[in-house]
Amino acid sequence: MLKFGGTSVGSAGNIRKVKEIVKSQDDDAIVVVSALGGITDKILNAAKMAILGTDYFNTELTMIRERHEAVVDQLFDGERKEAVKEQVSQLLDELERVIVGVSMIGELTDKTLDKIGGFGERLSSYIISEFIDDASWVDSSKLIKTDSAFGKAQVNFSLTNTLVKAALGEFKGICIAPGFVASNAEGEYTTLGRGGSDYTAAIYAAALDASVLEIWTDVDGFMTADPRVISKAYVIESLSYAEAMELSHFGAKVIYPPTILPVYKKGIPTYIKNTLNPQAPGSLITSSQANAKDRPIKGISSISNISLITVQGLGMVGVTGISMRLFSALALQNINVILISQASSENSISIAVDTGKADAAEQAIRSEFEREIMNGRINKVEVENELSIVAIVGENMKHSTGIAGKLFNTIGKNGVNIMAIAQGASELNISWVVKNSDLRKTLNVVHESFFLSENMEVNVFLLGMGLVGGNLLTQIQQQQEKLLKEKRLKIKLVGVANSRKMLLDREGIAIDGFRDRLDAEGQASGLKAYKDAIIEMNIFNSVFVDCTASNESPTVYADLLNANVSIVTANKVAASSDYDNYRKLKSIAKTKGVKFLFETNVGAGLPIINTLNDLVNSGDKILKIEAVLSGTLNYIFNTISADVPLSKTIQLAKEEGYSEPDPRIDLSGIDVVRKLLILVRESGYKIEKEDVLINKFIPDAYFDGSIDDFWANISQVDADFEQRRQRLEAEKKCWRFVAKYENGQSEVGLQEVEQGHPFYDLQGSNNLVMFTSERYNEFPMIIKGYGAGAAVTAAGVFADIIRVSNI
Ligand SMILES: NC(=O)C1=CN([C@@H]2O[C@H](COP(=O)(O)OP(=O)(O)OC[C@H]3O[C@@H](n4cnc5c(N)ncnc54)[C@H](O)[C@@H]3O)[C@@H](O)[C@H]2O)C=CC1
Ligand SMILES: N[C@@H](CC=O)C(=O)O
Repeated sequence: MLKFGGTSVGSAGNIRKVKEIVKSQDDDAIVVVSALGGITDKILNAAKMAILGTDYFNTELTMIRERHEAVVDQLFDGERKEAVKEQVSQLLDELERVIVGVSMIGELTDKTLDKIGGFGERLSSYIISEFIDDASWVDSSKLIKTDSAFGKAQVNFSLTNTLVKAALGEFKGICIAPGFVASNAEGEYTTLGRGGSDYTAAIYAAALDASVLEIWTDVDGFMTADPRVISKAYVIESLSYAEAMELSHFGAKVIYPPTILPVYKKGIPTYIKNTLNPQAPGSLITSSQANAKDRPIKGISSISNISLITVQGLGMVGVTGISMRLFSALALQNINVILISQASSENSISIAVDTGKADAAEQAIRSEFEREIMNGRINKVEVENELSIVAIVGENMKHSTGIAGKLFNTIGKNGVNIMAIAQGASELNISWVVKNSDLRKTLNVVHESFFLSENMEVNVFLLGMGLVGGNLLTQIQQQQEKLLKEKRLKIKLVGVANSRKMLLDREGIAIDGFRDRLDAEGQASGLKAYKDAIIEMNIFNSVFVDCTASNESPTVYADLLNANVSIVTANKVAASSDYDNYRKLKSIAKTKGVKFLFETNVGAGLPIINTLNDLVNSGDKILKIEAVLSGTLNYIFNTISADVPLSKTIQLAKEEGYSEPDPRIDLSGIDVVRKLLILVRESGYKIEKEDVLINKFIPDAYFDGSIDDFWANISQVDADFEQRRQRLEAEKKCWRFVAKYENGQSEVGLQEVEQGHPFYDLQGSNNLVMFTSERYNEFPMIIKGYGAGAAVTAAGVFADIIRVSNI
């Protein structure tokens, strides 16, 4: 049993492919076909135009005629062509007569719609039966018998099975049959619902005990999700009937849902295959039980544009018959309920319906419960629009614990609000309602978190592409492939911005040549514009990476965290700002389940903050911090010599990429104050920058003017420093700019350190932090290493980005 859909028979080229597939069958075959793609819509549109009194129906009819004639012209030659054309023309004349009749009478009933709705299948099946040599043709409308519910008739299976068996039970060869069409007891045309050709094929297959049903369509099979939304969606090799039914019911338009039942009852294996790619294995639907090795969920599907109607009232609690009245009222209006969710307290019930039916549903409910609404037993009938239902489906869910927990945790962390949830006791399906605007993000998050996707994805929005930002991109580029291969982690750059321009691309920005692309395609930037664009994009697993030294960029952190975008920052301004702001950012991140990470704020790539967090989280108490925290200053005091004066060392520190973009921030001690503040705060103490005593070693006057004034004048301190340096050298001491916290007292300043002190041998731009804690008491914990430099800092930022992904 084979069935070919509208695209499969949509052109002469495709019909040739159908012929090849049919001819390659070893067995006898019944072949059900749909109308040429788009034709049924045109026929129904012509009828609607006719009833509206517009002549446009003639245009539609002409297009329908021309399309069929063109196909016949391309498939046939000579006399055969003329004969087929003549027959096609007669069918089209008949269609035209009915539609002209509709326009004249001004009436279009469901019965008439059923009469004309099946013309597409009658035409296509006739053409194909003529095109495939030796094929015969059978009229499905004579064999498939239904009730008279025009538009979506119910099949009379016992009569249908008898008729099908009688007509085709002993059939040998190839027989082409129109899908979709049926008839009632009076012999009037009925139809099986849009997509009904699949159903026709399943009815034939079940009646004839076919060995297999093949549904040939234009996709390679059931996909794990809609590939237009999830580029990583892939074909599901095998599904159970129940899984296929659930997925197709919830929007996976691969197969018409009623199709499953007849084949399920007879246990007929059903393939979904691609006419345009016949070699692909397709999806196999069978009764086989879920394999314990299968993933817990097979696929995700969704339906957009639904409305959620919530009926609420304390007067509903414990009252029998409320649900019955609610659903009867809706059934009377022919309104299909897609999802039901009821609180166990029984004081509210939410139902999801197609938005087109929402007004009618609300009215039906209000009129059914008029009395209860009047007397306040029901106080709310609320309709929310622009929503979508998402469903995950998989037989294996019942063997796996924690699916719902993981599902809703992941969705919540991405800032998607769930408005209603439903799960059947069979545990085959969990469905929930989200806003239409959150649908794409939800599908991505769920697809990824259940490892339906091959890779976990982190979407990076970068701000600042100077030394650290530039190095970060190089490192990501170098490491991308390895992370993908070994950790299944995809770091995707989706936004870049400098102070002039921003470029955002959901599909990803290639790091190679991104600067040219930013110049050519970038829009005018600004922190607010960039932040708004990021929030507007609403991408899952997003992280904003701040590689600037800007005082303003931290002002957008709260909004981003509130929008469930994680923050990774090399910029120390936020974590060293007012204590209340620092706490606020941490608390938003915690509430929203996203990350606010700033490991590089102290000691660049050294694991200082994470270590401190581990100590504190495991119950240790920090008693004292002593540290050399400035790479720039340590470099300066290690480099200064008789030949290299202080001013020159500052220049060198800048060239080496150790200093802040404005080195006065390092020289004034502000950078070290910021770092000490962060360490003390992360140790669990409240501290403001005013609480830190700063012992400066360069007079304030050098920091007051512009940066140019600073560079012009700083050499004035060289002579004095050289004198001091000589004395220090004679005393076998060295300078270290030390930060210290103990007993609530904090200070930073230049110290003369003697040989033997842990700080004495600290080379180059290295940093060293000593934590004295209750546990690390007699021998403090020491962390030491490069404390500045673009590469190590970028590596620390990179590590924080990876931490966001939780791999
Ligand atoms: N260099 C180092 O060793 C370390 C640096 N850091 C921090 O890393 C950050 C970046 O430092 P570098 O890369 O050395 O500085 P940089 O000056 O080389 O790069 C900063 C970039 O940010 C851009 N920028 C500034 N304000 C901006 C805004 N509002 N919007 C967009 N772009 C903006 C600048 O144009 C520049 O390209 C600083 O906050 C620094 O404190 C942290 C640890 C170590
Ligand atoms: N300018 C800083 C860079 C690291 O934070 C330093 O010199 O330590």
